[in-house]
Order: sequence, then C-alpha cells, then structure tokens
Amino acid sequence: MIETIDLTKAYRRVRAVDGISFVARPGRVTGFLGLNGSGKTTTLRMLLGLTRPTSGTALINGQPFGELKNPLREVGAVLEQGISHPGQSGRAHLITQAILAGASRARVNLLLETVGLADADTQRTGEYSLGMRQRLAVATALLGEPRVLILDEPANGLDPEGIVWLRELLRAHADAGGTVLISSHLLAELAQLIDDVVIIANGQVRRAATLAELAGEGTVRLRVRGRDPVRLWRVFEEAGAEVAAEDDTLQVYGLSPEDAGEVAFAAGVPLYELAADAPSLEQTFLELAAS
Ligand SMILES: Nc1ncnc2c1ncn2[C@@H]1O[C@H](COP(=O)(O)OP(=O)(O)OP(=O)(O)O)[C@@H](O)[C@H]1O
Repeated sequence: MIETIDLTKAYRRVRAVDGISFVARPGRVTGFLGLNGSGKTTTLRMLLGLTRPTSGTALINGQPFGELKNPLREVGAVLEQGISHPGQSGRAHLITQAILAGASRARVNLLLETVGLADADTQRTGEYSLGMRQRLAVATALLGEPRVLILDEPANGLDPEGIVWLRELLRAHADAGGTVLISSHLLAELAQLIDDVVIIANGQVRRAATLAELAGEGTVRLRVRGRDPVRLWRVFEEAGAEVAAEDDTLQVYGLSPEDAGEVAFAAGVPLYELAADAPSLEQTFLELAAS
C-alpha cells in the first residue's frame, strides 16, 4: 500500500508538489500520470525518502520510508537515472545489489531469467540498450522480493515486446497481492498495464479513478456538416458550444447530438451529417492533465 497525505514540496520558486493525496492499493497496478514537469518524479522521490517533503506525509505500507525496518524488502524502485556502473556486467551489478538487499545468488539467476537478460548477463551494462537497462533496473528493484514497486517512466525505451513483458510482470506482482505505482507522461503507453489512474497537473491531483471509470468520461466531440457552416458555427456557439472547423465539417464540443440537431433545425440549416465521437482515453487524460 502506498499513501500520500497532503504531500507538498516547495522549491524556492516552484511548488513542485502541491498538497497531493492519493492511495495505490495492493492487488492493483496504479498509473501515476502527468505531463512533463507536473511533479511525478518529485512525488516518487519523496515516497522513497530521497527528497524531504516541505509538508505532508508519504507512506509505504503505513510508514514513512525512513522508518521502514528493512526498506529493500518492502519497496523496490526504478528511477529515471541509470543505476549501474557502465563497466560492470549486468550479473555483477545484480550480485552487488543482492548483497545490499540480502538476496541470494539463486535469486540473481532467477531474476536474470525473469527480465530476459540471462543471455546478456556478462555483457557490460554500458553496452546495454535503453530497454535492457530498464530490464536490469526492474530486476534490481525485485531483488529483495518487495511487496511495493515504484517505477518512474519504466516504459521509456521498451519495444512492444518489452511492454508485453512488463505488463505480465506487473500483473503477476499485483495478483500476488503486491502494490505497483508506475509513472508516465503518456496514458496510451500505460493503458494496457494499469487498473487505476492518478492524474496530476501542476503538482495537484486532478483525478483519481479506475481506468474503466476514466474511459467513460471526457468531452464527446460532434462532427457536423450542413448547408451553411458559418451560420451553424454561430448558432452552436450561441448555444454554449466550443466549435472548430476542419474543411466544411464542424467539430462541436459541449452539445449533445440531440441538442445540436435541434439548434440546427431552429436555425433552418439542413444537416448533411451528424456524428458523435466518444473521446479516446488519451484525449480525456490530456483534458485533465492540461487543466
Ligand atoms: N531540485 C529542484 N529544484 C528546483 N526545482 C525543481 C527541482 N526538482 C524539480 N523541480 C521542479 O519541480 C517541478 C516538477 O518536477 P518533476 O521532475 O517532479 O516533474 P515530472 O512530472 O517528474 O516531470 P518529467 O516527466 O519531466 O520528469 C518542475 O517544475 C521542476 O522544474
């Protein structure tokens, strides 16, 4: 379980994180989403005891990171910056980290298999691709068999096969009762991976929901074509809609198809086409993340 309560980090000029409260539950994969600079990394760093909050609380399994008795056995993390020495092989890196985490050589072997690096274990990490480095970082995070996983932009650099691998790994972790918090600036990148979403903007939570709930939200877009686009544009705006044009088709936001039809009828403009597009998840995310 991960919980933040009114968590805040102020730098001299910026409130990087501004009163964030959310929960990531066991058995669920939670996507932590926001545009660049919205405060994701700062929040994750506070959860991991790497940045001190200005105020508020960040808890892992009910305790601040600094008070965890055996942190490497409770929480594993993949942060954005590289973690390994470029001259060290993947295996050597994992063995060093295993000593810190109190993990066995057998676990190192198992994890090299799990993350698909068994055939590249003696290669220097400096020669690894970005995707291989992400796999090594995930293996490192899993060394202490932690129940909580925190991953900052782990999908960066992964090819489609890597995304499938990550999805299966995170799903198995959550199904076994683990808690997973995974950040990204693209919802599309995580849509296949996550159960819940927490969307932040300017250091504040804009929406916390299940992915299924979010899929039912967002502004429906109407595509309208009629005899007199200029007049249609005006009457739709007068009815409170936002309107944009693409060739002779109007894109209308904020009206139902029924209302748009009635407005056009009242204005005496025959319609040739009226279609409603459900918003994509990405569009709904952007509406919230840019607000
Ligand atoms: N050490 C720092 N000193 C001053 N400002 C900082 C510091 N760290 C972060 N910030 C600012 O805080 C805000 C949030 O940054 P943060 O890195 O948490 O965002 P992010 O959502 O992780 O973005 P990205 O996806 O680009 O990593 C930004 O405006 C950033 O410039």
